[in-house]
Amino acid sequence: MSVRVSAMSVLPPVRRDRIIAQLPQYFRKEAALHTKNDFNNKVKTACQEQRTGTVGRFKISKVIVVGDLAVGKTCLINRFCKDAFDKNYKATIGVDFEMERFEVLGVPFSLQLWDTAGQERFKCIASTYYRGAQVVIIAFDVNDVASLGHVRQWLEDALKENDPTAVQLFLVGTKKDLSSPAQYTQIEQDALKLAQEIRAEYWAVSSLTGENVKEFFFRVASLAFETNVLAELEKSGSRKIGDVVSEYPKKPISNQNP
Ligand SMILES: Nc1nc2c(ncn2[C@@H]2O[C@H](COP(=O)(O)OP(=O)(O)OP(=O)(O)O)[C@@H](O)[C@H]2O)c(=O)[nH]1
Ligand SMILES: [Mg+2]
Repeated sequence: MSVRVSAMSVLPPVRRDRIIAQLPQYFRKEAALHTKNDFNNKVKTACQEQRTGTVGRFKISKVIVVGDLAVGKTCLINRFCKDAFDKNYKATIGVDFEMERFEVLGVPFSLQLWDTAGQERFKCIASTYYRGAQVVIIAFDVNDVASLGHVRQWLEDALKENDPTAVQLFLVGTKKDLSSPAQYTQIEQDALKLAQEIRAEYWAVSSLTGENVKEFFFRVASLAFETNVLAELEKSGSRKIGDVVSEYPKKPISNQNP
């Protein structure tokens, strides 16, 4: 008699605060990847059947976080993954990597988070890790207009290595705690406009206070998961699935005019 132990069964259970049962909402309606209140019905049904059925497939999405040096990419990931914040700047050299496990609609799902270097001299190493990303997060500092201005360049670099039509894009303003409401409102106008142009979902966060950090990653995990399951359903034969996850029309998002 043989005993089969799957990779899943040897992993500890998913943390209780990583369980997603409902679709987390967008941050700003004007710049959301979609504005539906709930997960796609086909996705919900598929997950339900999987739970009661025999196989639960382990799913994983690669996420890259890019953006100017010192905008707070590492702090954002550390706040979410370790609930820690370091006020001292330590540049990322090349890349760092974190794996974060979730359970979405009862199905195990992981984000492979690649924290890349913003410093010019490390960019070359970092960019070799861009390939195969399903999600691209471009971070800018809401207190630094120049970092917002560099977003298109980061996007272009990230999309060089990936299929522009397949990537889910997020634009994240960091260090919200450092800006006054008036200053913030001003830069948000520009950020929303840019997000719409590049078809990104916009968020603003603070890794110092933790504001919106968990909400943001839950949203990323949920939309990546939803897209994956839909793609899988489509592949497995139900060709009728016409529900496109993104409400933005499907066309390449590279080569936009500035
Ligand atoms: N007040 C405040 N400071 C922050 C926040 N996030 C990051 N910082 C600070 O900004 C500096 C840079 O943060 P990092 O996360 O290391 O920046 P990075 O984008 O990873 O930088 P590179 O790795 O060089 O690309 C550090 O001194 C952080 O403490 C925030 O939300 N609020
Ligand atoms: Mg870093």
